[in-house]
Amino acid sequence: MARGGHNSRGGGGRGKGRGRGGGGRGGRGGGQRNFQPDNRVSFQNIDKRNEKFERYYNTIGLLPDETERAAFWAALRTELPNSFRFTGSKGHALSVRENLVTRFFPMIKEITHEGRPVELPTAMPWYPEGLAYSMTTPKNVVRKYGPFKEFQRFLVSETGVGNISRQEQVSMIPPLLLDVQPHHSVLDLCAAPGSKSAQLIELIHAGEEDRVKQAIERAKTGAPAANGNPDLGEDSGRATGMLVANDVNYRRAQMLVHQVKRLNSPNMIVMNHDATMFPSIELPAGSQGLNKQGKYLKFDRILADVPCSGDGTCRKNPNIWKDWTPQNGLGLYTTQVRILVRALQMLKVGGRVVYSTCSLNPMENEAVVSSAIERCGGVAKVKLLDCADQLPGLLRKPGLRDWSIMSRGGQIYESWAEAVQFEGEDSKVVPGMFPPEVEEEIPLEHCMRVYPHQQDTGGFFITALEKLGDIRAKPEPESKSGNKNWTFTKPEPQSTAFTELLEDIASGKAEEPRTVPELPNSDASAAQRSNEPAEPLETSTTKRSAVDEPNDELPVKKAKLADDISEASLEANATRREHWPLPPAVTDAVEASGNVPGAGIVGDSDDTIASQGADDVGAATAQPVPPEIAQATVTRRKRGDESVQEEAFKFLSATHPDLESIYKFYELHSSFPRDRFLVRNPAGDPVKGIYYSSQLVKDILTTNEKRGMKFVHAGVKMFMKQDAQGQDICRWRIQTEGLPIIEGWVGDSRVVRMSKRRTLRKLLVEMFPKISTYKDEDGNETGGWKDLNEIGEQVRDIGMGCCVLRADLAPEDSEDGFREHITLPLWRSMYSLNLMLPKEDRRAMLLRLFNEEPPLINHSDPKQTGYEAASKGGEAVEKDAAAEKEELNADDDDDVDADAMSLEQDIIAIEDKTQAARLEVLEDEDRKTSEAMPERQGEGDHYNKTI
Ligand SMILES: C[S@@+](CC[C@H](N)C(=O)[O-])C[C@H]1O[C@@H](n2cnc3c(N)ncnc32)[C@H](O)[C@@H]1O
Repeated sequence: MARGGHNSRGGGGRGKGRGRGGGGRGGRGGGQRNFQPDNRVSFQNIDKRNEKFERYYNTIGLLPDETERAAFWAALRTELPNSFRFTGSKGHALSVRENLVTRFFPMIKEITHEGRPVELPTAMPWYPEGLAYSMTTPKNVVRKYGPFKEFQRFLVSETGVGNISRQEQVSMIPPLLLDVQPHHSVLDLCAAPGSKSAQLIELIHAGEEDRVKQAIERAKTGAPAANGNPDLGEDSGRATGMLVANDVNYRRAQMLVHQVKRLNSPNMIVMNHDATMFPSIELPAGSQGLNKQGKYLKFDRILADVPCSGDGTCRKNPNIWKDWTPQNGLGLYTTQVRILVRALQMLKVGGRVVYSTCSLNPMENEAVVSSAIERCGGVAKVKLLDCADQLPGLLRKPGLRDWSIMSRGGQIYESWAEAVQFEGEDSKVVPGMFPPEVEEEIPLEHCMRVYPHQQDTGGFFITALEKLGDIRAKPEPESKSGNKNWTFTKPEPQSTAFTELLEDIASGKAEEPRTVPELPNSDASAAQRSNEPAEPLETSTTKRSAVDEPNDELPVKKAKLADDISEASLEANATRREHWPLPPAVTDAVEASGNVPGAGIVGDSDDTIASQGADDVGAATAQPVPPEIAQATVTRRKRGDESVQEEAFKFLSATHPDLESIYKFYELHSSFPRDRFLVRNPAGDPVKGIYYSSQLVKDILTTNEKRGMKFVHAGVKMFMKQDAQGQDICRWRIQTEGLPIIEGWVGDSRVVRMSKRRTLRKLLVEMFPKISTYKDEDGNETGGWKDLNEIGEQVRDIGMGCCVLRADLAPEDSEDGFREHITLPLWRSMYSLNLMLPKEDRRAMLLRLFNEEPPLINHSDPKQTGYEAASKGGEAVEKDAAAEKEELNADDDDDVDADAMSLEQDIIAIEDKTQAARLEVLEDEDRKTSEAMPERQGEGDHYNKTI
């Protein structure tokens, strides 16, 4: 990400929720050895044969050449190699990569394993800037084989702090084909656990670092831009785009939050909806990306990385061999088509959807793509993009134009005509599962198939679709994905009568119908689609127009129209779970608890209030909360075993006194937007944390506050309340997560400039180094700030409170200078100084920047003063200890504060670890939840696997 965001990471400079350890399968979690199953033994022992799996893929001509087909099966039976990519802004990623090459390549070159020299990691030729690597040595060997110990520690540490993402090669492809620009509104419909969302966010922020730097310079000096343009550029160089990352499964959505939160992007929202019925997002007039009627957001880019059978992942999930059945693909087809159709509906004309699966089954791939195109009006409306010239160096095969299908019983059908003879009424087989008619002219060869033997990866399917014009998706029972009597007829230009009526209503020319007009052959009901039990309608405070989505948004409405639902019930539906269904297990729990999921935010807030029940709301905020607010926005609901707090995201007024004091203390430049700060409690008071979001995220959160959207996460923590002595100290310290966003706008009076690496090393190793000096035997002032090199005088003179420690970049030939931009928060108290970093992040940074793991010294801990003293020796020892003791006594309050801060940072680190562990458990529990979903019954966990 090109925000300074990752700069401060420099090996650890971030705060809570940064996924230290990451947790979970799928290569996310550094340092989670305790939780990662060792499947090496099981991989070797597992029986890698499956008659139907092999027969089907051999029959359909997946790979016509026999030798190649043999190579394909052989590759599928071997363990997946290691792969990873460097994350963050380009500059930062390149610097971490340099570390790999200069420090670890020489080491790896010397290693032999099983009698053979191991191969060095190689850069994937098709990945931009050479920032992704793969190595033939499997993960388990790297993890366990002694000579790899240091390299493994590097990978774990860098993954833990978010500098490296251990992601499967092929999983990196879909975001790259989206061609994301910094101003794009991007939707990731099936996003958990979030490896592709992370890539998308990085793409949105690409180049931001330099743009913002220039804007700051212009703002501070008043100089015009290089092109003579005096303004600060669009939003002062910041990306104006946004990512909405969504997942239907609440627990997985929480994993997603854990994963993407570490990216510290203010341009991101995490949501929790069923993608087949993803609700339209309302925007205020004048916002970017509005639809024609100027009401709803249309996305520039959408990723539909849909739930799939995952048979391309069997090198990593060997149980696929045992579990593969033809009904896996047959059962997922309908959901996959609905997700892709919904994606096309929510897309701007001219926008792009990338559809991907980690399955090789044409049922989940080409059949889905051609069925969705058919439903959306054919090739006149949706174009399959030819991406052959994209990602040069990536070996791939064209999409299939012809295939047969395997029925539940293992029967292979060449055509729909053949299938109808043998399949019963209740069969899931539909015409859309077969290759499209020639007249449909769908160039399926433009799809991309990546096979395991081509470059030693997993298997993947990817295709990019462009929306050519407004679409009105056919009701499912009229389309080949839902109508067993379907035959191809050339699409007629769509009737405009109904569309015009909708437009008239939207513009106020016509009244809203009292009863909703019947549409012919409307879609299956939302409840049917989701296999949700029908529920009684609830009264809602949220009024939603009966004509809420003109033109190509109809299917959401049709679902209700089909059930002959009245206008009143349409309104009610806007906030009901029928519209955005929960898995039945969850629904049951909700019903049992008597609470209804509705308006509000499903929180990951860490404001004090978040840890309390609704009854405690008033007590946790500075002022009593009006009961109606508490009622409307804070509902406790149960999801499975978890209690979930719902709350509001409340934006502070630009003139809020706390913001006034913050701007004054940090001398924040007036160009830094003042109206994008929010808090996470219903009263809207800054209690513990103040967050920051982009303008578009703000527009979405505020406009949709009462529309029943399930927002799970948004905003980057910018300031934390800090108790401090002294009148002039700002009670809000800058939080590590938010620092990269704001640091450039902080006035010089709160900045400490550092130019020597050894100074940083000292601050990382030593907690609370003293500023005050003492007199040596000869009466010379010594110790304290004088030991702090080039920052000594600056920290001596700076006022107490939070400040920014900024590293100046040094010339290439400098021995002790910085080559990368590093910014960290520093706290100046009366007698000492402290980097606001948890110990774990200090250690990670020491390892990365200095290749060292020294013990940390805490100067505020009397027990440890002996450590430093011992290293000095002689008479000075006693004097140091005496001075230390004296100062500690004199500075009791100060050290208590400082100690509390350090403690808090460590607690945060522990919380992160606990969270990672919890997510591991959740991931396992998630299997149970997904198995409980009728739509996915019998499919097992691997349907939701990512790679
Ligand atoms: C293949 S995984 C996505 C992996 C993800 N894109 C990544 O790169 O980390 C599929 C995800 O889709 C979610 N999912 C399944 N059905 C869904 C639906 N109807 N709407 C939204 N998400 C759904 C699953 O919970 C699962 O997390």
